Amino acid sequence: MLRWLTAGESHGPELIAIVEGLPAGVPVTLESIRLDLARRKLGYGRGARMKFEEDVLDISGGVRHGVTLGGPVAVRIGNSEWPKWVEVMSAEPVDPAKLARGRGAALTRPRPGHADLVGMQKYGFDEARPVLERASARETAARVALGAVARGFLAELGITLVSHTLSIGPVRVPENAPLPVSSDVDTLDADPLRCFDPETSALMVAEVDAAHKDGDTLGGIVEVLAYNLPPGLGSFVHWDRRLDSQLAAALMGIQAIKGVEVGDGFLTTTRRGSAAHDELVFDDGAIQRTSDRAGGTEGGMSTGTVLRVRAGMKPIATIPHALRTVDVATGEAASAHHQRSDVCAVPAAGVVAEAMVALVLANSVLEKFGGDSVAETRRNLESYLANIPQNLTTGASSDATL
Ligand SMILES: Cc1cc2nc3c(=O)[nH]c(=O)nc-3n(C[C@H](O)[C@H](O)[C@H](O)COP(=O)(O)O)c2cc1C
Ligand SMILES: C=C(O[C@@H]1CC(C(=O)O)=C[C@@H](OP(=O)(O)O)[C@H]1O)C(=O)O
Repeated sequence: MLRWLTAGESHGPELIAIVEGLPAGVPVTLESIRLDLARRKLGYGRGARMKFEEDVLDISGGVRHGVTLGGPVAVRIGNSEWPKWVEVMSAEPVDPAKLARGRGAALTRPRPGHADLVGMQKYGFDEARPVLERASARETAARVALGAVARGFLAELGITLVSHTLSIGPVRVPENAPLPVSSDVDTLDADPLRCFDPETSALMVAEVDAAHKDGDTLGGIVEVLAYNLPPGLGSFVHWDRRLDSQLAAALMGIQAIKGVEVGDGFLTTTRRGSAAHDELVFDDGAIQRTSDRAGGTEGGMSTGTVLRVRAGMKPIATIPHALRTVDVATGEAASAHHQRSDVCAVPAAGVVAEAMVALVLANSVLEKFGGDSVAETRRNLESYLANIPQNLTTGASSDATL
């Protein structure tokens, strides 16, 4: 079983992340994690902070000479902006008079749509700073670092992941547009919105510009694809062992994600059964599915075809043209606090979603195949595949077959 945890505040000295349960022999380098951290910062519409803040990465444990040792893998991501926040975020007590102005001033005008107000109620704070510091999606950098490690493990078994942007606000990639495969990652990362359809991407850029001009923000939908999964990850035998329920929980656990779909998702509910499922035919020496409406799971298990999951993100809650709120210090009507923010962080959310899917899949692989070394996991996987009876064998879903 894989367990993972993150700690750290948005403007604290660093984020810390630990993943426990990976076998020995997974290739991990600073560079492989840095690449994913850099990808998380991409995207047209990201705010000023992404431009000046650096992720200062360090591997603190679990890795030696570029491979995992089998123990917990721990990473630290330093915030290069920390010197500006030392007093505001000091772990030691600070004279309140020193905090009264500037960055330390009490945030008493909670933003509708963010964690500010309920966080104050729940944890007994009289301002939003202690809430937003942990509610902030800065924390997703830590999850992406762990996701990079999980991805390295999956890659050793030939499993690859790709994410892309399906929609920004009302602008959406046409139905049946081609799906990206792993060799398209560089093309996707070079696109301003990590959208695989250049024409739609141009419309998305215009949509972000329009929202920015109006002092507004946008949400959207991202899709994560996983190729070359074996059939049988997850299980139908209990609700919390279903692969789709684990994926949904992991994706909904990302800040601002409000909906998850597997395969054609809600669209499937509008179809008749005869047009909703993936028929089975015998071809090329194996059972093949004639379509991929289910998105790679049946009965809470991977089918062995491409896994396709989507996450819908609500628009950013820190809005330049700020929403109405109440100043909780005075009880007076006010505008929600705003200093700076992303106009749209959907492309970044795609990279975070990829990391969460990688962690869930790595966990499912280990649950089914075990192994204290990558070589042992691989042997177990190969033996399982080789022992599926000929009459039950299904077609593979590698990049090449799509
Ligand atoms: C990658 C990413 C970046 C985000 N950037 C911002 C931001 O700049 N400003 C903001 O108000 N919310 C931002 N959010 C969303 C907030 O973190 C989120 O709205 C807040 O946690 C409340 O959402 P919830 O109700 O889903 O928890 C971002 C989310 C993600 C995933
Ligand atoms: C720092 C990151 O995202 C932040 C997520 C975020 C929020 O409210 O979620 C608010 C913004 O931070 P600030 O209010 O300090 O400008 C984003 O920049 C990051 O992704 O690394």
